[in-house]
Amino acid sequence: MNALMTPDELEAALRAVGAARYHDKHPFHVLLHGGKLTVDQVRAWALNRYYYQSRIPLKDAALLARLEDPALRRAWRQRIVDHDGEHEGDGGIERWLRLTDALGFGRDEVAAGRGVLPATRFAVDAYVRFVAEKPLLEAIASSLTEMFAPGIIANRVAGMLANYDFVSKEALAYFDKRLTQAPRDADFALDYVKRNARRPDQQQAVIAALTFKCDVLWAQLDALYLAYVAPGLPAPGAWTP
Ligand SMILES: O=C(O)c1cc(C(=O)O)c2c(n1)C(=O)C(=O)c1cc(C(=O)O)[nH]c1-2
Repeated sequence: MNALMTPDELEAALRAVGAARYHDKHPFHVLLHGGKLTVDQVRAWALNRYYYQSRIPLKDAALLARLEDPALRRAWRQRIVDHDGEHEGDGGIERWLRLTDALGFGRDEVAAGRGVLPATRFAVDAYVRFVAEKPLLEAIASSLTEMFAPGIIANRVAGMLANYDFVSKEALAYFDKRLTQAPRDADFALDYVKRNARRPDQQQAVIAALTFKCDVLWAQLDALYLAYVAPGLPAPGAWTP
């Protein structure tokens, strides 16, 4: 049987999951950030990653629908506002579309998910389902990859601006906002998890939830690597340069 951890020991265990499994270690990200990808490989990443972005508000709405505490709802609903904006032309989804605009995609094809790899869909849809169906504590814990996001984002923006002449600071504006949003969201979720995972089985379940979420992110990059970097194996219907 696993021993009960103190909240700080639990946080250390969660951070260890990120240190071992977060997607900053994936070969695709190493290439992306190191300026080693072609413009078409960066396009494939931005197109597929839009599908993840587009499902995040659905995931957060599913979670919100299960929260009975008004204070928790108030905090969590900000995530949906951040992605959708308060009005048209605002919000994270719009800012992601500016990146796909800059890379030459039409908004309709991006929004329709045309050319997205099957594994992207499977991984992202599994995340939405996990959050809709698992106990609330695990659903909240699965967002904790955001603890590790600011480091990778800072790295990514610096690496991409230094190495790709087809990427501008404006096109990467999405990430500027995430540098403040992700730590705020992660602090809130981490505090919730540390206060509510009070039994060993709950603590193991939140560690497993974070591991699952790291796998969701990793699988998306595996799919990109296989289709666009390694042997060049895009799936039927996938976007081809
Ligand atoms: O660029 C990244 O590497 C990265 C990672 C993650 C993450 O760790 O899940 C998110 C995001 N970005 C992101 O932009 C985002 O909106 C987001 C929401 C969530 C979530 O699980 O609720 N993760 C992430």
